[in-house]
Amino acid sequence: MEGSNGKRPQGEEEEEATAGSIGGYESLHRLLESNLSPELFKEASRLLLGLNCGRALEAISLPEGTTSLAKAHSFDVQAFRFNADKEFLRQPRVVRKAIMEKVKPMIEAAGESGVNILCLQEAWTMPFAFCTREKRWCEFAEPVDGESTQFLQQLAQKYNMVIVSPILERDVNHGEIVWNTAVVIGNHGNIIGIHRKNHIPRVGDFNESTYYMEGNTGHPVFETAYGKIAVNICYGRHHPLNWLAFGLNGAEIVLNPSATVGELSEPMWPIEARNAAIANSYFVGSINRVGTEVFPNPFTSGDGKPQHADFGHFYGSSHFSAPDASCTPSLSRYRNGLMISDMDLNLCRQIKDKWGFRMTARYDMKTASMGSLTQLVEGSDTTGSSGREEWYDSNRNEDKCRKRVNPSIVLSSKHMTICYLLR
Ligand SMILES: NC(=O)NCCC(=O)O
Repeated sequence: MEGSNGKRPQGEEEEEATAGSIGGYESLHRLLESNLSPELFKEASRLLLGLNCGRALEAISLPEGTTSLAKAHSFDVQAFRFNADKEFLRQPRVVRKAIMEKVKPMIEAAGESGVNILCLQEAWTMPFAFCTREKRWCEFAEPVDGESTQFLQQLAQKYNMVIVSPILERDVNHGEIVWNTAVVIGNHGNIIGIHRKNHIPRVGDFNESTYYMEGNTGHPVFETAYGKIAVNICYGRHHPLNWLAFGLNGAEIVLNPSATVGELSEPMWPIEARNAAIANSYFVGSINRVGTEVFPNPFTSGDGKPQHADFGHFYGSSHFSAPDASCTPSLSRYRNGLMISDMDLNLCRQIKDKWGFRMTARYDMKTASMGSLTQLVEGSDTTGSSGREEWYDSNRNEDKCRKRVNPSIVLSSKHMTICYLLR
């Protein structure tokens, strides 16, 4: 790990500080930076991170308040700007957005930096105890308008910031059903809407179906004061059609709050998000938990491994990907972090016009194959058109929750809802 002077700590101090590091470095990017010549590092970065408008991504200098908060609370802070080409008719639509992994001082640091949209990690209010299958952890589930939402509503209002808060939700109005939910809080402190995780993992230690149900909210896109955003919660990132549906519904930024561990998914992490940003012409914010959480009682997972008491290392590495295939470096692999990025949302349409992925997609040809597959595997209707309570604030013109999928792609797939402009 690099200390504040850029040097790695020595001896015992090093061992403790570098658990979860990559050979002692915060991230792959830092490892390369420290070990390659400046010319080679520039070339490696060009290939690994791509170029934005033909140039290396621009780093942003942050206010003193932000950097001193990061120092005082020992979290990694990095900031970059995604540009778009200048247009004749539209002004740049630059949104400042943050990924964060631990709360108040980091939200304050984001606020100090003028962040517009901020997203926390999956189930940020609790240990990621879904490996244990012990029901006691359900205690952390709370209503959409519960304690954590109220806490964030104040901060959203104070900093004029949209906050996406992924929690374990207890649906108190519908038989106390538990969901894995992202609450979208508007910049006035209002609740714009919610999205419930569409796909539940059943892999390795991720025994999450013990705790919550497959979501029933479809693929909503939330029109906030700063842009159209959607939330694709963790394991949903392995499903390309999930990303597609958010894109078809008009998302400009899709956030992927996650909790995943190195042994399982680290090689997939940077690829899936980046591919989704490219394939769907929107920005992706990838947010992962960081550190190792040890539980009181050992557990097994049906994969033949001896019993153990931790999930393994949550590798952090939060970052942003852009529709033009550029991306930021990643935050630390083992320290809390705040990644800030200015993104000109005009880039989304510019890339659509350039590459025409939607126009050339030929969905009609593919839905036939999907139709036969869905007849085989579909069980229940998870489209979300269930008449359940909708969380959105109809009094605010700038905040709308849209659930819509281009009807031309819907044949027999029940996962795709035809449902225009819910508001
Ligand atoms: N939280 C969660 O869905 N984790 C699943 C593991 C993964 O998708 O990498």
